[in-house]
Amino acid sequence: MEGAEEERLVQCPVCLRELPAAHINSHLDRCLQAGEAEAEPGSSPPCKWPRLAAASPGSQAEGEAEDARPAAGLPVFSLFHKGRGGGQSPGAPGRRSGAGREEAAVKPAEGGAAAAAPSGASLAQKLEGKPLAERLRPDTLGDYVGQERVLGAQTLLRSLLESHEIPSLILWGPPGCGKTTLAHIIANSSKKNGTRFVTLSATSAKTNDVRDVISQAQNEKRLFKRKTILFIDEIHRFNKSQQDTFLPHVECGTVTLIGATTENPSFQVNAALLSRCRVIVLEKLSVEAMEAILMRAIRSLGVQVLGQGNQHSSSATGSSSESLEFPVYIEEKALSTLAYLCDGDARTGLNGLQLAVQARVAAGKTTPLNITKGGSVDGILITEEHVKEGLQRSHILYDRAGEEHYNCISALHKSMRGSDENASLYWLARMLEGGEDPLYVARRLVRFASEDIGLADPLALTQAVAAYQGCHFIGMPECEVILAQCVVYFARAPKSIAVYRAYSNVKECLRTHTGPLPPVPLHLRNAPTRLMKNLGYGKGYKYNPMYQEPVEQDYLPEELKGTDFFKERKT
Ligand SMILES: Nc1ncnc2c1ncn2[C@@H]1O[C@H](COP(=O)(O)OP(=O)(O)OP(=O)(O)O)[C@@H](O)[C@H]1O
Ligand SMILES: [Zn+2]
Repeated sequence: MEGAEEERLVQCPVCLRELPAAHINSHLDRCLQAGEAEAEPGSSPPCKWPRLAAASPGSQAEGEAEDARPAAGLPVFSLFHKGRGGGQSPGAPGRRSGAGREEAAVKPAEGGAAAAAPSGASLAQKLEGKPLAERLRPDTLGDYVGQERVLGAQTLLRSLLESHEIPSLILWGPPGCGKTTLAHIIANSSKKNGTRFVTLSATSAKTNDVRDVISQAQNEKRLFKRKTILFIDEIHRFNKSQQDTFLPHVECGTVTLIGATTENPSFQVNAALLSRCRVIVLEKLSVEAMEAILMRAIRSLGVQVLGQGNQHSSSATGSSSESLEFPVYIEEKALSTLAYLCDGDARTGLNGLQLAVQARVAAGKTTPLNITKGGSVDGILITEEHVKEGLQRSHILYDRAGEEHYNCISALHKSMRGSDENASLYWLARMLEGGEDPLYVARRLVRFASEDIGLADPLALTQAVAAYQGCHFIGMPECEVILAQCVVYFARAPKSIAVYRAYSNVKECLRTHTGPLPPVPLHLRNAPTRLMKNLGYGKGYKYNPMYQEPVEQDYLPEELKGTDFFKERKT
């Protein structure tokens, strides 16, 4: 009987691991002090979450485990936010007052001990080769930041992952939120128990590639009892019949499918396939999560963060050859701005940081920095402005389809506007043949229908929306003719920007308004209660259907009386 009790498995409430009941108490003690558990030979592995930092043997640099923790409650964060001044956006001026030089001048770059910042030369070397975002792609859940709603402790997905029971998944989320990274982490952990992991990108893979993967998976399963996980990036780019290819094999368990998509899977993924996958909705990374990711990058590079208390003269001095020997610093404000501006896209954020650092190091200008009580030290400083420039360049350089993508869509837009149907078709084909997402083009057409054709042909909007849906239904290559039809329709259509311009004028009017906005005129207000009626709400309103003749009545606020937004505004 006692033996049976020993065998019974119970779940640790902290790390959700299954353990023999007899060991649960001792495990719990260790689990609650995760660090110790690691040291104990033969003990079950310590919790990776939420105190994952103590247990990330795989992390690269010293002190990295410290950095890799998710945002919540980190000491580094309390520092990070200090200069932010409450809920201000990073664009708003931060505290610059007498916070003083004494107060944490430079934050230690590596787990507590203030290490010297690396010189520009060594940093330049570190940044060569693989992009920073790629190099910092986490290998373990411990380093995966944010997404607590689907991956936090006690979530279904987390316990499935920890028990290595990977169901078929569709990861749906905006660009750079960590879909590929999550698949990569799953791959890493499933390799340990012999599972194969195969990656395909729907942008380049053909149906035959999928067939090959599947027949190999069948062999592996039959001969070696090995499971296969198939990761398909941008699964929405496969049309429905291509998606059908996996269906029977996902169903019978030959392959476990992990698909990643930025598009709503209920439109983009075959319904039968969808019903066999768990859809995991990943969110845009929060500003705090982005800060955690950027901090980790900063620390892996060894760049030091300069708090708001440190004054530095704005003039840059120094010559390029020697300045490479100087240490590199980044303003705290620059980091928080970057975290905010990259809009939850970690790839963009990390690329922006990398470009800013590289550009500054290459420019080799040093700045005297007041970081010690005594005097100033020369260093290469990265400011908010540099980070913004880096971000801008990152948008151009790393855009999925490159700059061409924007050039071609711009050429298409202008050709349609200029009613040149031949040029319009040419630019459309350039994009589609170059692998552009048809839905991206379709979305631009919807915009064009209102911006450039507008009320000159209100049916244009219907055409564009229909074209978008048509592309949804049948995918490439069949959908190309739908887009072609729409593009020619648009090139031939009459054009009117009256509504577009009038609306811009209204926005301009709101933007340039000074003082409080005018109140809604009383006669236009509803008066659902007696009190409101007594206050004059609705008083004097003329209900148009009651009048035979056109009604004389003002609908704009008093001060805007008679404004015509359809006339060109003089600003
Ligand atoms: N949750 C995260 N925690 C830590 N780093 C992350 C996270 N998400 C993204 N990153 C970083 O951003 C980079 C890009 O992320 P990833 O490739 O996972 O994005 P994605 O969601 O697959 O985007 P896309 O749809 O554009 O392919 C990664 O290499 C990694 O460095
Ligand atoms: Zn535990």
